[in-house]
Amino acid sequence: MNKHIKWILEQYKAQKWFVLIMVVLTLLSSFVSIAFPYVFKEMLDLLKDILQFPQKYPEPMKAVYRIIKILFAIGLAQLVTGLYPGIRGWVNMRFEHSLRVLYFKHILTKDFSFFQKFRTGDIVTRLTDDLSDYPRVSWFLCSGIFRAFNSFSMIVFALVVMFSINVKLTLLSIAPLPFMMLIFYFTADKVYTNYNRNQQAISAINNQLEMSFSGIRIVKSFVSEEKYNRFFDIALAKRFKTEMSMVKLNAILSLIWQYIDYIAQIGVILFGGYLAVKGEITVGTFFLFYTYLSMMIYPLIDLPQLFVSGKQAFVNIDRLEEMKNYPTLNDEFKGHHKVKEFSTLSFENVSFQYPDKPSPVLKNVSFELGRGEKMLILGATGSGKTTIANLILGLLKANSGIIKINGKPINEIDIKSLRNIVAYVPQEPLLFGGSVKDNILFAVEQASEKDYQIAVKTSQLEDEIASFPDRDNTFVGNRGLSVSGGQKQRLTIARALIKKPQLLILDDITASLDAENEEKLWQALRENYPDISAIVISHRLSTLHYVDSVLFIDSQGYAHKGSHDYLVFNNQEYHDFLRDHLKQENEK
Ligand SMILES: Nc1ncnc2c1ncn2[C@@H]1O[C@H](COP(=O)(O)OP(=O)(O)OP(=O)(O)O)[C@@H](O)[C@H]1O
Repeated sequence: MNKHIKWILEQYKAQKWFVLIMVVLTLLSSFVSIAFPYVFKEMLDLLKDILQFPQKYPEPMKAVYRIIKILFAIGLAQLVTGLYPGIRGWVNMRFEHSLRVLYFKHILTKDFSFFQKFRTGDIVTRLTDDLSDYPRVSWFLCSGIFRAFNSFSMIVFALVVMFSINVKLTLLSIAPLPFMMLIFYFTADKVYTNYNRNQQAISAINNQLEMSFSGIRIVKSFVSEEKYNRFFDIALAKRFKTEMSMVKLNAILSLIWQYIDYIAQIGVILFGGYLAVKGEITVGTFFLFYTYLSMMIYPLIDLPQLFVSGKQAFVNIDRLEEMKNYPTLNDEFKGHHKVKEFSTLSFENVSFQYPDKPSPVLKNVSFELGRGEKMLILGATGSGKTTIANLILGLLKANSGIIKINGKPINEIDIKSLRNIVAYVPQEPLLFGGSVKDNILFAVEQASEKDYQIAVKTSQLEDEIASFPDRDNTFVGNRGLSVSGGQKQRLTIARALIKKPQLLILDDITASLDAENEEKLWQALRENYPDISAIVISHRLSTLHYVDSVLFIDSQGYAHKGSHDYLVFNNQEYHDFLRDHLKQENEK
């Protein structure tokens, strides 16, 4: 089965009751629309008959009343189907909502490589623009398809009636259909390509906007406003071009449909009129054909147009599915073993290479971290320290070697249970829109006031929060713009600690703490979280005072673990690294 049809059927299955209601309402609406002129025709013919042959109708008003009653019933039914377009709009919105939730859920399961491939603006475009309004996919799923179904069923009902009355006149009425299909067949690919280009241009604009506004401080500090204006102009010009080529093609196509149909209408008027004059059809029948044809103009134009919007919706479906099907590491971490208590972490000959890099970052890395142990990872910039943290969290997967938690290979472990006992403080702290407290409590369903206060105190935030205008109810802005870089990072430390993690990973938090605060942090950590194991990535040598061991990554990507004293005396590169580092620190 065609992949788009399969996709549509899946969505219908998920909303089966609404789809069923739509089918019933559509058929009812088509039936009523077609029945009304038919009853009218019957009335015309009856009136003509009564006038021509009064002797056949001893009580003529009885027959007229019967028809008027039927007309009333159909009129009432038309009231119900009057609501039909509104109900279609409502079901469109249901599809839009459920699809957005569905794809958002999938995106949350993705890893780094996904976010490297899809820029934020692009993802936002796919989740918003691709999903809503005419002729996007959720519109197509209900209004698009059911309008086509409505048009189609009206045409079928009308044809059944027309064929049963006069075959020749009916054939003349539907003569334009094959031409329309042929034109659609030859233009479908062009429609798809144009529309795809346009959606890509919209994504490019949104990426541009996201980059400019999220990096507004950098834009301003480098006085790059003009440059960004130029970039934006270029992106807009591209969209204008793609949009125009779509508009042009759509305008030409709808003009063609209209002309084909007008010609058919003229043909029916001439031929139908001729048959009526000759007496081969009644006046009622001529009225019926003429009414049906003018009723069918819209569905006849609409049907091929809906094929066009279908092609466009298929682009949206492909763009959404491309995100959903992008491979994620979670597909590879499917273990079921749940970790509750952390006892050991070990790397056994682990090597890792980023796909787009010529050589591995880490080579045969082996080390073990025990419960309660605090280990500092040292190494030059870009030596692979953050990569180790990402491997532990299952955000990256080793190319060779085994990572074990409590002696179990990481791919046998339920990765969520592992992430529940580990807390990671990233190098680049990210705050969400909300209060200080919201941000700290982000990682937990609920926490006691005592745990909250301990996390705040340990992160050395207590005094600062007390100085905020609304204390911990102070709003920190969408990306935490109203707090300093250091405060931001300490907030993310508190967010990590409130989880009461058993393994804490601090990735280069030196920017947020001066030497005095760093000492206080370690002291508080030992007091308040005595059993916690920690991996600290740091460029500051003073951190050596607070840890039990060091993992040094050398310039070749090999790792060496030991106490600081051991490494100083047994590893020349470590010795030289510290010496150079100390020199740099003293020069600052
Ligand atoms: N997603 C990625 N794709 C490709 N290469 C990457 C990716 N992330 C990191 N790298 C590269 O891998 C190497 C190690 O990066 P990593 O961030 O682990 O280093 P680091 O030791 O933490 O650096 P720093 O001290 O600057 O924080 C670097 O050369 C970096 O450019």
